[in-house]
Amino acid sequence: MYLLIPAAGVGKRMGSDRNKLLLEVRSQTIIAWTLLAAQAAQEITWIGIISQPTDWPDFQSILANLQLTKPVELIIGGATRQESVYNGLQALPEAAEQVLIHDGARCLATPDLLNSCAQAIRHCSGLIAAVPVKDTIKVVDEDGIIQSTPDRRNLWAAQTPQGFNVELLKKCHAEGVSQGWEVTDDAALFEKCGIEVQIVEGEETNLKITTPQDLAIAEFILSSRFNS
Ligand SMILES: Nc1ccn([C@@H]2O[C@H](COP(=O)(O)OP(=O)(O)OP(=O)(O)O)[C@@H](O)[C@H]2O)c(=O)n1
Ligand SMILES: C[C@](O)(CO)[C@H](O)COP(=O)(O)O
Repeated sequence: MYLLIPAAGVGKRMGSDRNKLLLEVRSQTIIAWTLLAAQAAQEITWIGIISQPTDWPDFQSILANLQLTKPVELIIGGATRQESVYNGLQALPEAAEQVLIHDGARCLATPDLLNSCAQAIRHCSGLIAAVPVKDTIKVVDEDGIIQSTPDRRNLWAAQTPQGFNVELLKKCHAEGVSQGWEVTDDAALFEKCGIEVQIVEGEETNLKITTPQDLAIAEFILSSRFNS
């Protein structure tokens, strides 16, 4: 299975002065943890890291240290995640019929989750890992006034990996460009094009490292995994 890793962000919400994926948790960079999970997932056979060329010297040195046994390519990232994935899709080898897209910032996803998404995408057009929402969610207007309370039984928090048929995803991205759609994940493009996306049960620990608090939580989760 082909895996694209969007890794071209800047980490504004982290407040870091460089790509947050180069920050360390338990003596490894965030991107290194993500790559180690991809390496351990036997279903993954090719990895494309979508990233800004200014980060390539750092990424190349991380790759040299990790000595992955799978082919890895660096692909030039865009100004948004959506643009980065678009670039990644153009850079996929021609043989790629399905693809998994997994945020570099979700460094706690397990190899099992990557494997199960890779297996499942062979039997549907689109899927995402997601977990049922635990909180009561409020829809709030600009004045801070609650407008509604959606039924929690229908709410799932989207994660990655997200898996797609490559030809369909390329078409949806092209439609997104021509219609000026701005979305935060690839499933949203499928939804806007009216194509079904399946949920695969994700992992509570598969958080996206977004703020400094997430670094502390990741440290805790990795410590409990590797100390036991
Ligand atoms: N132009 C971009 C922006 C984001 N990403 C990637 O998309 C994933 C999810 O994005 P997010 O967590 O929002 O990362 P940042 O954009 O770096 O963070 P922020 O929004 O706080 O600036 C990350 O792995 C990030 O590197 C990307 O490939 N290209
Ligand atoms: C794709 C994603 O990780 C699903 O939760 C997320 O949408 C990435 O973008 P975000 O803007 O950081 O939420």
